[in-house]
Amino acid sequence: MRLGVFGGTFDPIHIGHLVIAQVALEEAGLDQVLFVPAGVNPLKVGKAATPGEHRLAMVKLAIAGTPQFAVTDWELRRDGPSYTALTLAYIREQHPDDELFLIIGADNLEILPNWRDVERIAELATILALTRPGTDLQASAAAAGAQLAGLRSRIRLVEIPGLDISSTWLRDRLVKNRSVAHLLPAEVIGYCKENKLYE
Ligand SMILES: Nc1ncnc2c1ncn2[C@@H]1O[C@H](COP(=O)(O)OP(=O)(O)OP(=O)(O)O)[C@@H](O)[C@H]1O
Ligand SMILES: O=C(O)c1ccc[n+]([C@@H]2O[C@H](COP(=O)([O-])O)[C@@H](O)[C@H]2O)c1
Repeated sequence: MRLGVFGGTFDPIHIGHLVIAQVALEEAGLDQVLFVPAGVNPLKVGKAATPGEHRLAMVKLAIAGTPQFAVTDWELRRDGPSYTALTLAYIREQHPDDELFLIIGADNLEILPNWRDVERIAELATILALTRPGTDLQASAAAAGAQLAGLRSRIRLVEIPGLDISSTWLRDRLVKNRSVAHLLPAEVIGYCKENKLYE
């Protein structure tokens, strides 16, 4: 199986996430995309996030209608920062015969050389990097390749018309009681209201 691995804080999950997962699935001929809500992003340690159980529940609601999408709570059950190299090694153990693809937006490609054990990440998975407005995808790939020999050949770029949407902007709209209709699945909006998230 060709398995996409899509880590994120997903606070909350939005259409920007769902669109890149769907395009990655099709462009790389993946059989499944596994969403991995982050426990603690290693670069955001100490920054408050919505409890993992809520972020996981919102991912479940968002992917419910898409049979090729799945989710694991593995990072949420572990203590300490959620290093992607560790997560990929765990997924490799669980799926020894699968080919792994790590899905990231261009903003993360730009900082990928700063991630822990990036050589190991590149050994374990092909990196599928997709357009994100605000970051030059091609330049980020070139810079990552220049910083680490061999990395560029493990990166595949997927260009899309970018969706300039972030969880930060959506949280801000929710706090101000502005509509987020069409930007998050309706079920996720309902979950936010029921659980008084982002008020
Ligand atoms: N609109 C988008 N277009 C392309 N990629 C995106 C988009 N939003 C998020 N991503 C990618 O999805 C992954 C998870 O992102 P994350 O959960 O941090 O969302 P975010 O919108 O960037 O959140 P925040 O605003 O809280 O930082 C990252 O690899 C990120 O680059
Ligand atoms: O392994 C690392 O060093 C590392 C550094 C920064 C981010 N990550 C992971 O990248 C994913 C996307 O992060 P974010 O903040 O954009 O949601 C998420 O799964 C993080 O745990 C991983």
